[in-house]
Amino acid sequence: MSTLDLIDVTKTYSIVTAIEPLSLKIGDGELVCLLGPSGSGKSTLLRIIGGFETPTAGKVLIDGVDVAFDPPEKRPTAMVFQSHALWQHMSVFENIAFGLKLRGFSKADIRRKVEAGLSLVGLQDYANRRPSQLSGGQRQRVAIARCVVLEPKILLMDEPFASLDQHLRDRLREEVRQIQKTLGITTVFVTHGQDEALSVADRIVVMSMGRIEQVGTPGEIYATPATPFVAGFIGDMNMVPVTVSNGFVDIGGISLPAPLPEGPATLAVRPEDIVLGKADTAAAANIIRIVNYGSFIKVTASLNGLQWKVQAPKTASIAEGATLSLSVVRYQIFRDDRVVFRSDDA
Ligand SMILES: Nc1ncnc2c1ncn2[C@@H]1O[C@H](COP(=O)(O)OP(=O)(O)OP(=O)(O)O)[C@@H](O)[C@H]1O
Repeated sequence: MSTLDLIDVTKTYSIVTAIEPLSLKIGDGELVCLLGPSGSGKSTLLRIIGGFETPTAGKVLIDGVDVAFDPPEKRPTAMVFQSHALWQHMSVFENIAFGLKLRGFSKADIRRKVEAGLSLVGLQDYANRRPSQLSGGQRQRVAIARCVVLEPKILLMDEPFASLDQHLRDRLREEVRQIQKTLGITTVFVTHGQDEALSVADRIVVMSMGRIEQVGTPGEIYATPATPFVAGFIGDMNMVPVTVSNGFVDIGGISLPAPLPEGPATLAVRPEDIVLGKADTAAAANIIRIVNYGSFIKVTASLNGLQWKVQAPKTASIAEGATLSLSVVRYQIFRDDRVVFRSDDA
């Protein structure tokens, strides 16, 4: 069992509050992504978990033991950094063996563990190479092996693939996911890439300005964003200011049920939750632009002066300049920074 329990963790740097008081529980074997824009506090939180920063207040419990003020080497954690930080004068084998030597393992044990680590990341044939003789992806695999051979209770990864190209990044994150599941190792992974978080995480922690906005599975975060920030940050979203009147909001001739008190609100609609050309009764929209993404198309449609992003199947017969009916099949409404209505719940 390796659980992580953050309780009321706070971090301030003189006048900057990097982390507002926050609490978070991470279960045994979970892979959790900290996701948020630059400056949202993800790295600071990860560094607090790893012992590279101390919290201003709060507890960092690993299996129930508070390690908040222990140095990194005294914690059952290991961190993969953005830049691989390998020792250039050592071979791949020596790089991976280094931490094991410090921990006093016998030569035979070190050899066995390093070989297992190399095979886990598919680098059995690279043991004698220097880091300079490896590709960026291979170096990052060495960095991962160097961490996992230490058998930490918690594996920490700070944007581990940020310096790699998209293709390699996709491949490595699948590999990491497999390694993580094979070893069953509790993992906290920092990224500012929503695709990365959505594809790799068991749960995502969305952060903004040092606060947790929402915690949930990728499906939950995408389908039911709890705040306008999450709605706008994860995936594409049409966010439109509306006024609730007599239980409805009106968008250019389309009335959508909104059983809420009267007043201003924000309507949020995913591009794939808008259908063009479907209902005769729906309002007419002008098709301004179509961008082909191969398996689907993205359409910009204008309805009474408001522009809508619409995602449609590649087979849809839609042309720029056409006038089509526009209907909204799923939506939610935010007010005062929180969700107050979801059409799915109606
Ligand atoms: N050593 C420091 N001294 C002062 N302020 C700091 C320090 N480290 C971080 N901060 C501030 O704390 C806030 C959170 O920074 P942090 O690096 O955790 O964000 P982040 O979400 O990881 O961003 P990025 O994706 O750019 O790495 C920022 O406002 C940052 O400027």
